[in-house]
Amino acid sequence: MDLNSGSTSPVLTDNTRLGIHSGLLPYSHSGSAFSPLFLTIPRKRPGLLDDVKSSLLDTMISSSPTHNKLLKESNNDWMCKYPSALASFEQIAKSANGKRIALFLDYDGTLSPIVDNPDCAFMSNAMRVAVRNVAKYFPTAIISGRSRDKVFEFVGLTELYYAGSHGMDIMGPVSPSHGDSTNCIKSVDKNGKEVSLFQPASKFLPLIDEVHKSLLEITKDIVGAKVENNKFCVSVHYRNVDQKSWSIVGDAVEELLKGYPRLRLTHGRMVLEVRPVLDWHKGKAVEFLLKSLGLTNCDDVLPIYIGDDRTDEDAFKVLRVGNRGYGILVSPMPKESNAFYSLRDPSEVMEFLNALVMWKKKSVV
Ligand SMILES: O=P(O)(O)OC[C@H]1O[C@H](O[C@H]2O[C@H](CO)[C@@H](O)[C@H](O)[C@H]2O)[C@H](O)[C@@H](O)[C@@H]1O
Repeated sequence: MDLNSGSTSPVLTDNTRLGIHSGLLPYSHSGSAFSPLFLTIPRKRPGLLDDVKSSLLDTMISSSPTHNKLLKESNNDWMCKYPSALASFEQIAKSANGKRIALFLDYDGTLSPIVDNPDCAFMSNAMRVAVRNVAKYFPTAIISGRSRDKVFEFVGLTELYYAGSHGMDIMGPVSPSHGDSTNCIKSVDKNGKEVSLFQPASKFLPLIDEVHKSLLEITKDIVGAKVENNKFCVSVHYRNVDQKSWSIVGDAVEELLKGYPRLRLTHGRMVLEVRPVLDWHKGKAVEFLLKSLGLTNCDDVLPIYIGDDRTDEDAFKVLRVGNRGYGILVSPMPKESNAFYSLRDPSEVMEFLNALVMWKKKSVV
């Protein structure tokens, strides 16, 4: 699945000497407008569909919750493999003892329920209070596929860090670790506080705007199709398209992308996502934020990432490797995952966040 992993090229191990973050090297291909430095690095370019072997339509069908290929194992077996984070709370709290928890939250399907209209994916006030409370005790970041502005509009809390466009647009704390990064600029947040803005895909903006316009044009006659500009990536929603026409959506997008070798296609929940060919994802965003927050020491930090989507798997994987922390998958049904624990839906996520706050309050008195 993860063809864009940095491990595809041994050349990447040497990137620190080049002064570039390893995750920022795009796959090279002819005709690229990148600097010669980028062009000289031989990288394996993924196929158009980076995370699937089957046809585009098959993947669109399997990305649909109602058609989700259920694992053959029973719900009970699945719950043994990915125990409920609520039922296992004591165990989680035990491993967090003496450590600083860093919390990473996906937005859609995690903090807000999945709804038909992406513009109306509001989170409840109770959830907002839970997130605000948890952020009082633990450094908390939202990492979403949405544009950073859009997710901030939904969440509306200034006490968090935000990463939009699947981590390609991070507003985080100013940190000495950013000193040598050309992709990091100083900015100010909504409170006028100095922050650091990290946008590794900034060079792709004109291309993304161009493809956004073309996607609007090619889908305008497909009833129910919706195109959403997420700044450094574009979503093409097919949730409200008659399933008989899903292949029309898929074919149109695939055909268009043939003219854009610097862009690739990934899959979310009833959504096709067009994004830059760049080795950067939610997992890299977690690592970046941990570093920015000075929380890279595995011995006294416990990162927890809660998410429901395929794109969250990159973050689960980063935490699973070396037992760094816990991924918690939000899903009401069995799904193969790199997470450690599970929660059924956003209401359980809220319960878990409230439990973390209670536990922390108790442990400080
Ligand atoms: O990383 P996320 O915060 O989970 O964002 C991923 C995509 O979320 C949104 O789409 C999903 O939620 C919509 C509202 O519930 C739903 O209608 C859609 O079918 C889901 O795919 C968002 O609209 C996309 O742009 C994000 O890429």
